Amino acid sequence: MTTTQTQTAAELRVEDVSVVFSGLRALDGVSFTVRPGTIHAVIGPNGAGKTTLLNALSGIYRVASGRIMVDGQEVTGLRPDRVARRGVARTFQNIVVSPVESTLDNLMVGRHRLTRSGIAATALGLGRGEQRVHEARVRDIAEFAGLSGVLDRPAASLAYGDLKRLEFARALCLEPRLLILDEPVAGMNTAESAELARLVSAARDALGLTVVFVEHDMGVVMSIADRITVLDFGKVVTDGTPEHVRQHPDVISAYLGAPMESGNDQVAERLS
Ligand SMILES: Nc1ncnc2c1ncn2[C@@H]1O[C@H](COP(=O)(O)OP(=O)(O)OP(=O)(O)O)[C@@H](O)[C@H]1O
Repeated sequence: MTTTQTQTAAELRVEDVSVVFSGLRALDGVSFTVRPGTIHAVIGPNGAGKTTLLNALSGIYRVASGRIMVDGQEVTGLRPDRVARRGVARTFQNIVVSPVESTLDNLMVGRHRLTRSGIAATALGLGRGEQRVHEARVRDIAEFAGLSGVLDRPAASLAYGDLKRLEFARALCLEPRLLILDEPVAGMNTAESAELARLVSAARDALGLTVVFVEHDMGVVMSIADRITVLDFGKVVTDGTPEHVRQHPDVISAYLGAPMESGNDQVAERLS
């Protein structure tokens, strides 16, 4: 990116968090820490509680117990817009953009939320000059995300890969300190997935972000995650480096639903 914005990457601490849906413990005493400036993946089989965790982190779901701390400040129980004001942005599993608005306008929406948040308080009541500054920054982020060529097109006309990158870029437009991505490469082909994975890494490096993401594509997870938390049945199975996770017997058993047998090629393939 040509223009820079200095943000301090946030530390995230999840402390003994439980989320309960009519008796079902979708998250059961989940704890882990994400160090500032790292990329942290959350993986696990279907129904493990991954999306529930992201919804709890971003204030969409109320936690039954436990604490969520961003840079040592508690955000547990805050509404999503309040969590966003603490520098937390997220994308969703299903693409959420305004189909009739242009790519540029969709990105500017992310920006306007930022200006109202107080993070960029000087931008309140945008004058022409300020508007130009924001638009320049948005164009810069769009270029970084490979969207410069589609800025004037309605989002509805974009290819699927461009839409996924639009969601990612819109989250970046909020200048987050903690970026939460729910299945960022879902539905993408191999080349598109590799490109988005590269963008996530590059954004972390260029903007000094902390990234937490849920992803089923183990190739992407293993290639960009510094650490991985594995969930199953709402509990943490293990937490560690990709190498640690890849070899952990309980991870292999969680994915297969059966105790591990050494040298299991099917599991190795899924976790490679
Ligand atoms: N709003 C809800 N109301 C009731 N139950 C829910 C709700 N959201 C999630 N659950 C349940 O909580 C459990 C965890 O679901 P969650 O969607 O978090 O899993 P996941 O790991 O994200 O799965 P997937 O990989 O399939 O997206 C599941 O049993 C699910 O049915």
